[in-house]
Amino acid sequence: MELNKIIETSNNNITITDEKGIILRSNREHWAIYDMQPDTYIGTSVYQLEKEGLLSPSINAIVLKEKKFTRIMQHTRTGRVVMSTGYPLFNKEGHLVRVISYSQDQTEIWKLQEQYEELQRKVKGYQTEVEDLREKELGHHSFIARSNQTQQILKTIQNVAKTDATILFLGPSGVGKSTFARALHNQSNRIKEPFIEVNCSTIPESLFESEIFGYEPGSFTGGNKQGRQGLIEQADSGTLFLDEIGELPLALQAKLLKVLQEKKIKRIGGKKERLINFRLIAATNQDLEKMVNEGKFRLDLYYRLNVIPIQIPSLLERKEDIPILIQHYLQKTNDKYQTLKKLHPSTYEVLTHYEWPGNIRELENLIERLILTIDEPAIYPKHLPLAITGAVEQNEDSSSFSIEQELNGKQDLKKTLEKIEIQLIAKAYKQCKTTYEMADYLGISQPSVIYKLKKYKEHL
Ligand SMILES: Nc1ncnc2c1ncn2[C@@H]1O[C@H](COP(=O)(O)OP(=O)(O)OP(=O)(O)O)[C@@H](O)[C@H]1O
Repeated sequence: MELNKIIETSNNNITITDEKGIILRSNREHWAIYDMQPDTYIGTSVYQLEKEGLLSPSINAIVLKEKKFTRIMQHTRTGRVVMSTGYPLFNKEGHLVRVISYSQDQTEIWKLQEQYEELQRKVKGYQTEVEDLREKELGHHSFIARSNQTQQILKTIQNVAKTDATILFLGPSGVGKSTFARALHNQSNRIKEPFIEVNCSTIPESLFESEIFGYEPGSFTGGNKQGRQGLIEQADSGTLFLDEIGELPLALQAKLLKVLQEKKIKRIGGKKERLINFRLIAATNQDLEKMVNEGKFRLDLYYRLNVIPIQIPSLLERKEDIPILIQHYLQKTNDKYQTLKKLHPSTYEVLTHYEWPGNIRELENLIERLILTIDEPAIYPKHLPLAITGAVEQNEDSSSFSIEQELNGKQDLKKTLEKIEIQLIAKAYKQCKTTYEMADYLGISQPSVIYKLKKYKEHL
């Protein structure tokens, strides 16, 4: 009587079978999940129910076979997921006489679990995407620093990053001033705070104040009705990076100097002054000292910015970085467009000897353009813009002068040609992986390559 009540009122489906698998007791309502009418199960064999496909499999049948505690997950005909646990009961002689099983509908938990796992997968995907974007934006993984000069700059950045000193990056266009500025912010204590980049050359003079200082509602014709936070305010607690500072008109230089000194801003149309805490980094490709002498740049602003100047050399001054930058951008662009383009060794040779007046930006853009516009799998010198091949040829022409010098002024054609040949063979030998590649590079047959390698072996 009590046992019946316990079984009837249990939240779990309790089923007791005898040693033959005949259901002796069970609670009624739970059978609905198996798509079975109440009252039809008592006295029925679990083997029969299995045969009819109503239980697949039956936990009691498994325990009868295994004779030990067992737990399984069942998928019912009604699409439910049920966790069933079965226990064997033995008599004094050790014979299995009963099986008690508990079944619990886990469909909702199962669904939640699946949703949770799906969400976890999505979050992981988004995380990777965000990390990728962040890395790209911060230039982390793509930071090439092979030459001593770049290594030295990185060291200096490391030394000054944790201070609040103002840094002025100097150097020609496209050398990586903005990239270094970000790297510096990333190594500073402000890394979690905003890095606000202001390109002083692109903000129109008429909008400069509203962009920099922000404005209160209604104070500015054509402005946002709610007013707007200025760039300096956005940099609060973080880093304010003033790029192309040399482009700032004199009138605005005075206004900027005031805010840099006081670190206070008042929005246009506002009454309240706000204290802003930011670290200042500036960059320019202009000669600020010369501009000061010419009266184009304020001396006081120059002093304010020129606390720790860091000069970034052009690629021409750090040639060691060129080959690795070429390889890096080739790989990066191939990954970006899912291509497998290669540079023929002779193209690589031309590119490593080019002076790159537009520096890393020019190199990056050229490689992207080549990968996108050349249909062939390998990029040859004939695919390069004339400006590049022409410039490199001219350089090489001037270097041939040294051969003449080496020959002490004697015009010995045979020796001169031999010297040039040795130089070319040595170059090809260094750059090519096989004699076939060398033959292609030099425009001669492969047996000729073998012959010449033998002939000049002591020069290689
Ligand atoms: N060390 C480096 N390794 C790899 N890529 C770099 C490196 N430095 C800069 N770059 C890349 O070169 C390009 C130009 O860099 P950046 O914009 O920082 O130059 P910049 O000196 O600030 O140019 P500008 O004076 O025109 O503003 C960017 O695409 C940047 O990712």
